[in-house]
Amino acid sequence: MEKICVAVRVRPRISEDSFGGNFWKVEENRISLHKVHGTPLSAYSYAFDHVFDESSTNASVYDLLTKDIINAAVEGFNGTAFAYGQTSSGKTYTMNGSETDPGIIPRAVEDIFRKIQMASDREFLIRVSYMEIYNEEINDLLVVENQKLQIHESLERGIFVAGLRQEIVNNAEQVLNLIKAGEVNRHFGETNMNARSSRSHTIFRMVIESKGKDSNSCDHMTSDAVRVSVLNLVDLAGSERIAKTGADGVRLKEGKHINKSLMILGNVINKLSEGSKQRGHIPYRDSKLTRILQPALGGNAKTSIVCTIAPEEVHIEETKGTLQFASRAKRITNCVQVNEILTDAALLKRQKIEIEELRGKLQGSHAEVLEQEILKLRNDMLKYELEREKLEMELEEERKSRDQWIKEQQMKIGSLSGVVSLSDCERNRSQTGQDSSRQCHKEGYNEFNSASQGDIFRTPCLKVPSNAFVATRSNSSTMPDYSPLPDAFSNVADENTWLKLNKGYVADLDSLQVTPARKVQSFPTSDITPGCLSEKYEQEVQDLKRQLELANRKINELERKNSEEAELDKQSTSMSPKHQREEDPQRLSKSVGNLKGNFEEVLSVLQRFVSDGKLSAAEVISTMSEIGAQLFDTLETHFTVDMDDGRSSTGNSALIHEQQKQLHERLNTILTSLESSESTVTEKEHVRSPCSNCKLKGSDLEETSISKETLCDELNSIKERCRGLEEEVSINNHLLEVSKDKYNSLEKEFLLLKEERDYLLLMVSESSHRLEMVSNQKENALKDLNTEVLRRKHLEGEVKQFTAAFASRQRSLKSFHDEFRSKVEKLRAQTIISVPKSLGCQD
Ligand SMILES: Nc1ncnc2c1ncn2[C@@H]1O[C@H](COP(=O)(O)OP(=O)(O)OP(=O)(O)O)[C@@H](O)[C@H]1O
Repeated sequence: MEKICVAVRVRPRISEDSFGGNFWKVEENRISLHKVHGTPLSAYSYAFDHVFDESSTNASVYDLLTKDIINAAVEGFNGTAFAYGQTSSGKTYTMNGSETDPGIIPRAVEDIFRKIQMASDREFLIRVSYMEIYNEEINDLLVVENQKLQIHESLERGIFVAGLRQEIVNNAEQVLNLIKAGEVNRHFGETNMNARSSRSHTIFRMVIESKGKDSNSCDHMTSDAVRVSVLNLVDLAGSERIAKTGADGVRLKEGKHINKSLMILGNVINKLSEGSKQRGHIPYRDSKLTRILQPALGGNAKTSIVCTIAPEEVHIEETKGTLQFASRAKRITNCVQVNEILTDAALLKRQKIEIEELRGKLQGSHAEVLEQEILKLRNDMLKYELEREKLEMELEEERKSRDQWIKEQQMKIGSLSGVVSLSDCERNRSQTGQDSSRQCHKEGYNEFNSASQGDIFRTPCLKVPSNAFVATRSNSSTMPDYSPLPDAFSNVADENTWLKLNKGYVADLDSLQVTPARKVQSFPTSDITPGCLSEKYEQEVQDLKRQLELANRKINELERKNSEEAELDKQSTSMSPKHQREEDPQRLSKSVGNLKGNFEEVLSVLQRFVSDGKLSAAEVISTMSEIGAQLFDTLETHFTVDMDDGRSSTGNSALIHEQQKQLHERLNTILTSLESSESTVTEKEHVRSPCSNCKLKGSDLEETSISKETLCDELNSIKERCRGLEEEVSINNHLLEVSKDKYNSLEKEFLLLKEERDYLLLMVSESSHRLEMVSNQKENALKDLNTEVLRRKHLEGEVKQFTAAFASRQRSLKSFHDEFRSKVEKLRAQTIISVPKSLGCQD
């Protein structure tokens, strides 16, 4: 427990008092009100840690009042220094100073960087923020747009101002420039009492984080810990009497807010000064100022208050009020602890060292039982470490196999997507025509190849290059800074380093302020109770969790893709068979329709032969129409069956083939016979021509030759069409075969993928099971370690008892020794007396 350090500073007189009444006299650390002729007024005599008279400089105030707080802040203690007093009493002068005599803030900044440079064994990260509370609203002085900020409180982060800019800084000059820039945004105003009166409370905040540079350093106790301290340098607005300041309008409103918040600060101080028993509720929440300063008032911070007073008699009443405030503040005690974020490894290390120390102590005595106990403890610890290493290895192997497996899955899905895109292409081909289809076929395979090379399913690279502590954290200054710490890891400059640094714990600076009684903070993840668990072990569990999460995500992705593939597959099932069922058959139907049309045309031509009485042709036609009817029936059946079930189309296609062949042969026969019969007819007509000529009229002859020509043309075109149809049918058959093959391969792939998905799910459930086991083991290890700690404490108690017993034995031995000596001496004396006597007797 540490008392708040309170000092009073008297500002030099600004104007000479016209009334020569009472005055304030400073003697060492006491200030008292004296009558003009020098008699002190006993009721108004106050003693403080320091009292600075009118001739004091900012340098002396800083050295005596604040320097220690600044040094402690560099070492990991929270610190707050603030100036309180009536308007124009010199608060801003004390905090900011002048060109020739810089105030507490610039001196603190310079000192911090000087100290940091001297601490060569640690690396530091400094962040600064500058805010004002104006008319009970919090404004960011570093970013003008950040106005009316809200105070939030969370379990993890404690009290914090959301959205406040935190600038990472590397040197004092940078900080001083920021302050200068911030000052421009601060609210000042002219009053009767101060030409440049602060109309707001300002809080300049520095967050100092540090970490030992060498984790192998000899100082095992501290090297692994990250220290985070918060230093607040506060310049309060001055209390004012409206009558004196002559405030009206805006100034009046400001004055009311200032006085109200100072009154609440006074209430908080009063409550805190009452002592913990009577204290009751502390109204920190009544104003933003007290809420923000909560850790500094009765919390975990070294705090100093400089109360500035105006020496003029006209301000005597205000000065009395200020001194009473200071007296009460003096009674407040804070519980200051260094803020360390200890990793579990560091905790374990500490315990090991403590055990070693205990062992060393015990070696002095002969307590073999205790010795054995300690040996057992060490063995247990070794056992845990071995177990942990084994787990580590197992986890590593599992991770590797899972990665491998996921890669394979991705490759497979890649291939499948290639196949599917190929099938899509085929579908397009059937829509756009055969010529382009070949092109598309080619493209489809190209796509498939590129997809199988892994372009689509490339594993995202999650690794972030690790940087140095300060350099890495420095990146965060460039980010939009809406809270001291990011809400998600994605906002952190370097997630990896941050995680490594804090072992999964997101350090919250504000929270450190409001945890007064916490000496050592271990920050495992939320579901783990603070305990002694080795760093690596914990890290492994974290890694496993992350891996599992990643795997789950990938599985989900795989599943999603799988279902997409299945959907596509379904479509392609309905597109390949159905494509053949719907689209290819449609095309085939069209072809058959054409074929039918052509066939009918041929028939109609042949009909003419029939009508001309060419009986042989009529015979051929009847045969052909039989074949045709059979063919079309077969085709129809084929399409119907094909639409119902694409797989049963094999037999039908053979039938079609057969029918087509027959048709072809028969058509050829018909055509040959027609040609031959035609030539016979022509010849007969030629033979008959002399007598017929006499019978036929010239016009009839002409007509016959025209119809003959037409017939020949028609026959030729029929021949052409037949060939075309033949070709078309064969292409369609080929298409049908290709689609069937593709369907089969797709189906196989789908089944394979399904199997693999099931296997993956199995793996995941196994992993979860293992994770559960690991968690259980971890919990057990935690319990065991805690038991060991308890045992160690018990041992310590025993050692104490042992020492006490030893000491008492030593004491009794000493008294026995003394007694023995005195008896010996007595005996000796008696012997000396008795010897002369005996000698005398002999004489
Ligand atoms: N110790 C000092 N030495 C020299 N000048 C001082 C000292 N203290 C205050 N002053 C001067 O007194 C005037 C008022 O001081 P300052 O503005 O610091 O008061 P304040 O308490 O901050 O007032 P307000 O609350 O109205 O802002 C300033 O001109 C300042 O330069």
